[in-house]
Amino acid sequence: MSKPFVAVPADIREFDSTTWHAVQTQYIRAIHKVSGVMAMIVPALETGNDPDALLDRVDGLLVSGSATNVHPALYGAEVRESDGPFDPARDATSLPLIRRALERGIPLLAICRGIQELNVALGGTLATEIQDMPGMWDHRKPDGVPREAAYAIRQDVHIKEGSCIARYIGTGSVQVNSLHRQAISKTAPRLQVEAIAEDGTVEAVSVIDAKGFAIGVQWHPEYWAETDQPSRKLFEAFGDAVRAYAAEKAAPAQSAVRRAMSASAGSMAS
Ligand SMILES: N[C@@H](CCC(=O)NCCCC(=O)O)C(=O)O
Repeated sequence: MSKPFVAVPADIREFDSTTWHAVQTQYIRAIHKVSGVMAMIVPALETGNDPDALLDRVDGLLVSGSATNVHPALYGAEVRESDGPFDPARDATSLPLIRRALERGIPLLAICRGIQELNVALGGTLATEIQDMPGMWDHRKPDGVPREAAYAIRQDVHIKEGSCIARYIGTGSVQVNSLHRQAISKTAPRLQVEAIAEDGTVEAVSVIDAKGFAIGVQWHPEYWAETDQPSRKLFEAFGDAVRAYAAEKAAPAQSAVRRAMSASAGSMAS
């Protein structure tokens, strides 16, 4: 069987005097090197998306992090330019893909902005500038430091007993990185909180009654997926789920081919 594909919705980025559809290389590297499957970057379109046309052709969905924020109008919040930068094309692409992938049982891994999109897609809300709230830590990406320092593993999260993610990374305290200024406020009804930080920030969720692998994390397991064990185990589990989905999807076609070949062999023998 050829390697399965994982769709990764792009961000809209402006540089070199033009507009790009872009995904940071750390996600592509983790998908290829640790999950062991192929990544397919999906253009971010404000209109003209066809989630089923794309999902017919892939075996998983990874929704990545981004410095942009989900537009507040999508979860009924007041729109303040200070809550930007926004990426409406990314929102218009990823939210329908998340909903449809869940309906179809296509494995989903949502990371940082991705867990926030998952929550909004299923009816939840987000809090912004959480570091300014009483008792909350500063979860933001450290400024003015090398990228590896910005993504340094520096925060304890508590993985809940009996959670889905605990099957892959165990329960209790796990060290993760942290690069966000928003977080889940009202958890969507279909989401189960799986991990929290010591200040109460929701750090991981799973989709209740999901047909397949459906996990969101607020941290960035992709960045150290080759060297950090909890990160590696999460991406390995995602790869296993993607391969299982692809095999199940191929099974009817393969059995049809076997039936046709057996019928053809029978007719030749007679
Ligand atoms: N913008 C949201 C989500 C944060 C997020 O995805 N961070 C990734 C940082 C990407 C980078 O700058 O390298 C928030 O701030 O909560």
